[in-house]
Amino acid sequence: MTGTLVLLRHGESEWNKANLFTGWVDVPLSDKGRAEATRGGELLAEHALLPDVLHTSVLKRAITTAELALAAADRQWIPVQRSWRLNERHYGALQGKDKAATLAEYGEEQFMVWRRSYDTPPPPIEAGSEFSQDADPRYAVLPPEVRPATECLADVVVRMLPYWYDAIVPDLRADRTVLVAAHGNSLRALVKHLDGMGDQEVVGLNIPTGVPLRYDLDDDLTPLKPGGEYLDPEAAAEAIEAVKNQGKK
Ligand SMILES: O=C(O)[C@@H](CO)OP(=O)(O)O
Repeated sequence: MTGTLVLLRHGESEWNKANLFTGWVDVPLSDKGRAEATRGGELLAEHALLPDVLHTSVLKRAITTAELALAAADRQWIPVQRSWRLNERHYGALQGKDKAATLAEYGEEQFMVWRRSYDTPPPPIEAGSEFSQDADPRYAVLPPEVRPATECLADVVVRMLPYWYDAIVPDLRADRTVLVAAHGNSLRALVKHLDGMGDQEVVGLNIPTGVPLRYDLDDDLTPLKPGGEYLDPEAAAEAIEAVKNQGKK
């Protein structure tokens, strides 16, 4: 067996609360999201699942979630690496748009294709527009052909996997407990890969905010228990329903 992997989606963000498509827009956690992150850290401590190393995206909702969770578990001192490859899926022209208004305008079928289909990206974001990241210094080192203007989940799998194999797997092979603090759709991409889910199967997968998901992996990186284990299954089930129903209220 290799080390233990703990996946943590950030707590509720201000834009989750406001029901807006977020993607690469760097929004902060809501008060509820901060509480969820702290609770996530308490769960880690209660289960004696203490991370040795942290990997996050470069977005503050994941960074702050990890900080609050690690503070609650008294593990703020562990080493950290961050990568844009763990970012949320780029939501293209939908970034900043209201989910309920988008659902009303385009209908449920199109809305769900954009939210959950494996290989249909939303329309690309216009360069220089209000919610594009063109001028964001954190991406300045990336060559233009790597910087997305929109992404489907298949694109996220392709850009996330090099980081998984090059940065996260070596920590697992060194028998560390590895915390990955990231996003609904980047974690869907990782879970799809870990569990060998099909392109259709992943459509129904939703990741709850703030509830740690534990995976113990075999030597060939296959989960010992498919789907892993949420440290608080009840809270996870409730939060999964909330994610599913976004846009409908
Ligand atoms: O808006 C987003 O970036 C994501 C995650 O919050 O939303 P969805 O669950 O609709 O993919």
